[in-house]
Amino acid sequence: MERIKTDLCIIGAGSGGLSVAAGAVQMGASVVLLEGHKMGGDCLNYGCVPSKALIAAGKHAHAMTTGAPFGIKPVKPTVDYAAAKDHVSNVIKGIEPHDSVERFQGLGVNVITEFGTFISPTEVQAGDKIITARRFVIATGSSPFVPPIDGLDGVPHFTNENIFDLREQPDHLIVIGGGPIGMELAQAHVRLGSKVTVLEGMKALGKDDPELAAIALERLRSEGIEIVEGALAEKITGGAGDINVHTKDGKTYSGTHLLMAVGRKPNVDKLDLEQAGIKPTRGGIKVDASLKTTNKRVYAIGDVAAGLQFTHVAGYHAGVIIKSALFGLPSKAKTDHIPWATYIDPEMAQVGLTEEQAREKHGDKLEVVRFEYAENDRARAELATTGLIKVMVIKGRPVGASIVGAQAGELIQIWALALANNLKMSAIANMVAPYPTLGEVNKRAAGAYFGPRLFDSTMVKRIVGLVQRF
Ligand SMILES: Cc1cc2nc3c(=O)[nH]c(=O)nc-3n(C[C@H](O)[C@H](O)[C@H](O)COP(=O)(O)OP(=O)(O)OC[C@H]3O[C@@H](n4cnc5c(N)ncnc54)[C@H](O)[C@@H]3O)c2cc1C
Ligand SMILES: NC(=O)c1ccc[n+]([C@@H]2O[C@H](COP(=O)([O-])OP(=O)(O)OC[C@H]3O[C@@H](n4cnc5c(N)ncnc54)[C@H](O)[C@@H]3O)[C@@H](O)[C@H]2O)c1
Repeated sequence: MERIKTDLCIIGAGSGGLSVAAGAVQMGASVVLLEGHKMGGDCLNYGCVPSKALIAAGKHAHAMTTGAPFGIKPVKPTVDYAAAKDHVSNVIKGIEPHDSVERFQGLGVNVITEFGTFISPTEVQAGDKIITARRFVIATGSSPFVPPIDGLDGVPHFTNENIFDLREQPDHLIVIGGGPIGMELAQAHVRLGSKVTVLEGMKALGKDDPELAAIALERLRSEGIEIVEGALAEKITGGAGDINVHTKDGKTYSGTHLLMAVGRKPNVDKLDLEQAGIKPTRGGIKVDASLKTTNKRVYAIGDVAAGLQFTHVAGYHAGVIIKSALFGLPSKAKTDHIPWATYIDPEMAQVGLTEEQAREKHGDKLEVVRFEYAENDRARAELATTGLIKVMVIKGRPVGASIVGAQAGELIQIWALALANNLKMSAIANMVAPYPTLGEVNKRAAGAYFGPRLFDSTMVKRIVGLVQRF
């Protein structure tokens, strides 16, 4: 056994682990990075990157069928599904060097391509090496949760870990789970020409504002996706090419291919956390506000840390722990300024509290301002008028924003800035937005907050009258 001593040992080279490694080594720490599978983790190999690449392919196919209102004759695209998958793997290949062993070794990180396992509270074994570190970072991510549904074992099915390798176009894809993974991949497939049925046990897009989700779901249905809510999959029968999903309400849905998208489970199996004195919970590893586990030498970040599961959260966590582990400074992770977006069309995006959450927390003090895309000139020009922004305001400051509509993921960023910096609504209203941009919906939402205060106020009218007289 080779023994290695280091300042920081990071377990897992996905979005979180790579961010810590790159930051820490460039600030002078000695860093060991362990990766037992693919550098880049879920986001690069099985998550954000391939899903967004497939969505982009679907978007092109869709544009070919929807040009009539612009005067462009619609054509039914000839889709080469395998070639679309080539596009997906080319995009991954293009990003891979950025996350590669070579790049990180070039930065000075000692990359060990083995799984790490705790053998004591201060030591991790990776292959034939034992690493002792001043601090450990668990950044092992999550994997698709495949529930113990009766019959599922005996029927071929996909998860996000192998659907991007599928090269034969599904005739009829059944997706179990109507969360972001299910809905993004459902729309990509329907646009590429597959028939798609989504079976959702509760409410599709259930983590988003229901009013906004309803707008998105209407569009998804209008594109031909069959979305069945309250359809809890209980039993699976059939075989390759002929799969039947039986739901709790006694119905049966049949298709040729099956995608499971019912949530995630934390990657803790290989860590032997007991040796480190850490107890995992069902959702992942419990951490305090500074992202430390019950073993104070060990941090947990990203998907494994029982919280929001997004690449940008893993990256944010990295910054939080670098401050604490390298500089010994107090550093806490917050969640109330974290945005997220779901890349269906129309896009959905959220930061801070939804209307329901804000009402629960602030009661009557809450003001909700709204602005419809239909009132935005650029949206009219682009025929992208399906959309709505809602901003939740308490005493002149936004505490949440929800957007459904074109480019919602881009538009939410100004509200993410506002929430992160505790800005007032006046900061948004004072901004001059270029015309005509979709971004004007943000300013108009702020305008909707100040409008009644300016235009419906007898006091304002009295002052204006007085000033004009003198
Ligand atoms: C289909 C899909 C689409 C998504 N789209 C988006 C999106 O658009 N935007 C977004 O923000 N998020 C998206 N996500 C979520 C995003 O992928 C994750 O939040 C992100 O990858 C989490 O990063 P992480 O570093 O915590 O874990 P990961 O990226 O999963 O990395 C963990 C790494 O640890 C390694 N590992 C595990 N155990 C060990 C061990 N014992 N020793 C050594 N290595 C180990 C794994 O092999 C893996 O490489 C998507 C996820 C999926 C599945
Ligand atoms: N755009 C993005 O940022 C993006 C995209 C994809 C995934 N992600 C991340 O990945 C995480 C996981 O996504 P997900 O969609 O797998 O999980 P999810 O938990 O968000 O949704 C899973 C859905 O499956 C349903 N379900 C569970 N069991 C079922 C059953 N037996 N029958 C029918 N429905 C059932 C649940 O009710 C739920 O609505 C997300 O929470 C998100 O953090 C992010």
